[in-house]
Amino acid sequence: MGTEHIRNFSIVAHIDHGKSTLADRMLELTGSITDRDRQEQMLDSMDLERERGITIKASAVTMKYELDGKEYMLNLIDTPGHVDFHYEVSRALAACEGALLVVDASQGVEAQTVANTYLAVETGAEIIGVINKIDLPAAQPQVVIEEVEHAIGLSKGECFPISAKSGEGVGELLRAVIQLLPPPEDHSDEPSSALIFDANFNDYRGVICYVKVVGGKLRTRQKIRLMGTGRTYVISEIGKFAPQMTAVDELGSGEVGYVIANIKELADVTIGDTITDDANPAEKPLPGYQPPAQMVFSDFYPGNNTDYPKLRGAFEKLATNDSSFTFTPQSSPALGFGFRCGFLGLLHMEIVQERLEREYDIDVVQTAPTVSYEVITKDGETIRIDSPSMLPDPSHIEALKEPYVRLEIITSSDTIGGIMTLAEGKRCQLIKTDYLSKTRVLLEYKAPLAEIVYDFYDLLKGISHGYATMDYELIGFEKSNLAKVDILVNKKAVDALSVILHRSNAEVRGRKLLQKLRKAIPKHQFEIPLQAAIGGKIIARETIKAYRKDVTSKLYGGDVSRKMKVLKKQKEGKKRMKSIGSVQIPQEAFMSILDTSD
Ligand SMILES: Nc1nc2c(ncn2[C@@H]2O[C@H](COP(=O)(O)OP(=O)(O)OP(=O)(O)O)[C@@H](O)[C@H]2O)c(=O)[nH]1
Repeated sequence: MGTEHIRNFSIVAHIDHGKSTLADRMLELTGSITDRDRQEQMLDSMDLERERGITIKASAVTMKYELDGKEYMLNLIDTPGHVDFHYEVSRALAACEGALLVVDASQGVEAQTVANTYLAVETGAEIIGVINKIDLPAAQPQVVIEEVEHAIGLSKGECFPISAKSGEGVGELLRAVIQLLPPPEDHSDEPSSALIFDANFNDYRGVICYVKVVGGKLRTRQKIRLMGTGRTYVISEIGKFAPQMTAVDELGSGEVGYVIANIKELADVTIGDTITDDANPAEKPLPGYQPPAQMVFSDFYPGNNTDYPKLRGAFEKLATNDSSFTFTPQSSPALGFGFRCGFLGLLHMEIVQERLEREYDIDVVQTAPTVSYEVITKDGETIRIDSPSMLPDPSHIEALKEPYVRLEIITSSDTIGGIMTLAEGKRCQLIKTDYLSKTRVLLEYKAPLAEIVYDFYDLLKGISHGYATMDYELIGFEKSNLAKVDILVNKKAVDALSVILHRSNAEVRGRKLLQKLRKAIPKHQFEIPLQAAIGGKIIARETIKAYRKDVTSKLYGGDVSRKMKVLKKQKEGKKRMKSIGSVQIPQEAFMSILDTSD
């Protein structure tokens, strides 16, 4: 059978514009789910995802739909909407010939909508515009269609107004998917080749690879080879998500499904790799795509040193389920043995932190996240560092480079002033201003990643009353006037607190950091000087006055058991602390750098 009856497509959108609701409605309309109440949104399968209302992992489902007496196979590949998970969007798009670009009719085009469109255009996917939530009183489908025309270049005939909630227009949209999106190319007479576009780990089944078959076919009991590693396996089960895992005998050219082949660890599979037949291999692997880049790094130390093996075990487990999370052993004179962890962004970091606390109950101290830097040494060597403590001695440094991004912000025109002030304060250079409509503007900046990765998004949301959206893409490393700022607590440099700052604001930021530390470190029985220094020169100082906090003094003697309870509570509160010399530093202090507000 050829491939004309197949359509592989993704739904891409800004967060909350209704991807999952639309996917759900499509599953319902095609009869793929009958028991509507079983799960609110079939595609968001992880608890954490549902709680946070975001989609973390791309999933794929196969639906059947009949049009003009012909049955079609529609493979829908879900994608996440948050900036941190950009690479997962390109990974999903690599398996598609088309994409539905969902835009909320009451919100309009957002920064991620534009960014996702670029990704779709790059992979050669055809795009259909979907104007969702037309049932809302605030919906302005006509205005939004014009924005889509202007920002994305789609014509009116390529935009479909729908309500994913009520189902209005979704039938027409399914027909458009068949009529407007191309089928996959037919390579059924070639040797087997399949693109692995995602993989996850299941305790009972081992590694499950999500694949799109391009050449020939894949069948059960076939001996396959992963072209990247050269390792061979035998397929034990092959199937489709319909939406439950449903085993089939084979997957043909153009089809999307899963492969289970006794692969023990997620680390054995590279997303983007090609599966081929071991006896009759494809000549060359299918084009892959950029592997995910870790954008922020942070050190995790066990609160109690004996917990080190437990922490390592937890990270190993976490990494089997999340190939974009990395960890390497690290040691700090101040904090002992721990791990340097790499994340796609801050949200990704928070998700890992939360899992660590929820699933493993390990008491950890975490250092403030930082971006990577490049050091050009006096010998002309370039070294990549992802922790201020890894910086070589200043006498060996010729220059420092920091990562820059292309930053796009979409906002309403009345908030431009505030946003420009914010961006200037963060060393961003305005590249262009583009009016999408009378009231909505796209601002493009060249920005240092370090300035926007922490609290920029929150500040932007604050200034724009929640309306502005942003997205960014790494463009490379550039020379910058940076300095390592050491933080001394009680005259002792604490490596885990040191930061790399731009010299133009090192003094101001250094002082703010000390002020935050002064509040975060509890008073001791002695006075504690706090100092910020660049290469031995003190640039700011603060003092924590001596005081002994007697938490039981308020209890007026009397009830001993109550007194004991309070003391116990205080002891527990102390758990997430590290002793540096004779000073107890709580977890919040290490994160003080994150908060650059006043
Ligand atoms: N009124 C109305 N609400 C909708 C419609 N479609 C989605 N919603 C609501 O919009 C919110 C976000 O929808 P989701 O489907 O979770 O959005 P999403 O794009 O999948 O979001 P992420 O998975 O977090 O990226 C939910 O509260 C939905 O109930 C619609 O057509 N009309």
